[in-house]
Amino acid sequence: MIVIDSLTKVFRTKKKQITAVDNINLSIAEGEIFGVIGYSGAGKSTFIRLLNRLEEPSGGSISIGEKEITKLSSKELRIARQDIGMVFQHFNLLWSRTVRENIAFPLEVAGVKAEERKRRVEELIGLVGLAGREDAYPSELSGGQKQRVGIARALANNPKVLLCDEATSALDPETTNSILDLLVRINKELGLTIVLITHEMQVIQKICNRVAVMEAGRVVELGDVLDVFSHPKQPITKKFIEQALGFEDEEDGLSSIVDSYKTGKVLRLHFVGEMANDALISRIAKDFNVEISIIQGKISQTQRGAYGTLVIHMNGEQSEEERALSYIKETKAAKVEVLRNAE
Ligand SMILES: Nc1ncnc2c1ncn2[C@@H]1O[C@H](COP(=O)(O)OP(=O)(O)OP(=O)(O)O)[C@@H](O)[C@H]1O
Repeated sequence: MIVIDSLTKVFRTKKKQITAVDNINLSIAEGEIFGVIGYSGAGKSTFIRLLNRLEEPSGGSISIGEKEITKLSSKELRIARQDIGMVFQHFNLLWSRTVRENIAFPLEVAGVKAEERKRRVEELIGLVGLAGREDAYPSELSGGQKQRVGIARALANNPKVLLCDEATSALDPETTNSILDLLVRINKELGLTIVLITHEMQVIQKICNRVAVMEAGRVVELGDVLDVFSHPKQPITKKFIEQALGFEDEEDGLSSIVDSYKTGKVLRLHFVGEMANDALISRIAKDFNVEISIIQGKISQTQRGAYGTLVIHMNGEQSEEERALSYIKETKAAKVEVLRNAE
């Protein structure tokens, strides 16, 4: 759906020049939810704004569907943009217009007739869950409701691609979740391709299929979300994952807990994808004469399955513990690490 080739953007100011986007090459498939993550200044906003030419590239090309966006005249671009909806962090609503009138606005611009416009607006209001708020003004809405208007407006002309520029960054965690659920639903129901930028790994984890990690204008890591989460390569990616899972804090307390066990084994189990759904713990407890207690655990869901770790204490006869350990290794239900092996 989207092919990006050698995309570069250089800002030139009087004093210096900044390469905000530095030779990015990417292909994004139809129907995919693709996330770009990076810290402030990494070039994410510039990147997403280049996709619909809110920013003009300094070099490289972008194709969306059949169209090479970077070659279009300004008139052609205006038409092509109807296929590319955009959702903004600060909503960008028209404050003197009601919800209904805000959603109708892009339809008016596209020259849609009044009757069809009315029908489409009602349909969109239902789709984004704003029934009952049609006549409210933006100032009367919560942040989540404002973003629902922003999403409805972006979808008005049936775009093929939806660009989300930090769409949930101004929202509290609960509202963020409801907006992310809405994005997943419209992705599935409408088959829409979604490209989003964020600085929050939780957003990537919850809804994206693939992720690109950006640093200093470059894509430094790219892959399936579950693969990147389970085998991050770059230090920056590891930092983002720690931020999402909160590992750092937990490691602190863990070593003293592990040391406090004077018998049995302390194991760390790493689950990925399908494996995490296995009822491994209950099977060990049932089939082996060992007692299991869970010390610490963190299992997270992504769009392609779960991943995470579980730290357990296993206590029993030495030989029975060894049998259970071999069993875990053989089933490949989880990768296992022995943190403590006490007699
Ligand atoms: N119009 C501009 N003129 C000059 N420099 C710019 C302009 N827009 C962005 N930059 C610079 O380009 C770099 C990337 O900025 P960009 O806003 O794309 O990053 P970001 O990852 O989206 O960060 P943030 O989340 O803080 O917006 C920064 O160094 C920024 O200062």
